[in-house]
Amino acid sequence: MSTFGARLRAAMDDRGPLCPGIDPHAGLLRAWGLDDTPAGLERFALGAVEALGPVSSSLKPQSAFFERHGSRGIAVLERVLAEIRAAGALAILDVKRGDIGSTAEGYADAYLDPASPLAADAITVSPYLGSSSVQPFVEAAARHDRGLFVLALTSNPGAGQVQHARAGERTVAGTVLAELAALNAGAEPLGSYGAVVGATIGETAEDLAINGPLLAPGVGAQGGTPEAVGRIFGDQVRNAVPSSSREILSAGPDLGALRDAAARTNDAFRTLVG
Ligand SMILES: O=C(O)c1cc(=O)[nH]c(=O)n1[C@@H]1O[C@H](COP(=O)(O)O)[C@@H](O)[C@H]1O
Repeated sequence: MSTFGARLRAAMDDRGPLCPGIDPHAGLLRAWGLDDTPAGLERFALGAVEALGPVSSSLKPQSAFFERHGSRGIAVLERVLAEIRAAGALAILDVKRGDIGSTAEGYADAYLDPASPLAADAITVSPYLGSSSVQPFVEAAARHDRGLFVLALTSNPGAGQVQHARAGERTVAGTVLAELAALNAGAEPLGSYGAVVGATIGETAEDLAINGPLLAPGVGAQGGTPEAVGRIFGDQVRNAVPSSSREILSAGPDLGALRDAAARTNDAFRTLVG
């Protein structure tokens, strides 16, 4: 199997960069006429994958909205991951994991080992326990041709409190980005170790040239736009993976309308990349 970075590059070139997020909020289930139950969750999430999977390079289910339904919710997440793969899209599971090394190995086995029922093509990882806590994820990703998206400059308003703090010569975010650049050095056509850089952060002085994918959540409901993504990423925009959840999902329950909403956003980003 080719590396995650190579698979993502090929998929983005083929289908466009947009990564719709699958965030089955209780309010969205109700808006789709569904109950906030495991059965409602299943209808919602599998409907979203049916509409968006065949036309998207990647999809990003958010684990919290499945976990809140307990074991039946996790069973739905397993099916969602399998259906994303069957639709020819890459599954980026948003779990934002980070822990001491020995526990991180457990999380890496759960999400990156293809033998696991919850295996995804890539996961989101929090680096705020330090580089050694990310290392087990890096090793598992390399072993299994999977990818990571490590939180660098997140979209939430309070993110700067930690991420802009200075750590020696660099900011904390700058340190994360530099370590990712080192991991991706020489990888072609794209490294597998991505960063999360929110679509709402405004301009940044950080060096985003990490030779890896740059997941940009915050498009739509949080105010991020294609123009803003263009400004943030500059000459790295071709590696940006813009992501939007609530704005696209609220176009349902009609699956055609959902697909059209995603296509409009995807086209706007395709135009940006040129
Ligand atoms: O890692 C993420 O996906 C993420 C990072 C970040 O900086 N900001 C952010 O919003 N996210 C996730 O992206 C999704 C955004 O959802 P919407 O605001 O509905 O488009 C949510 O699942 C968030 O948890």
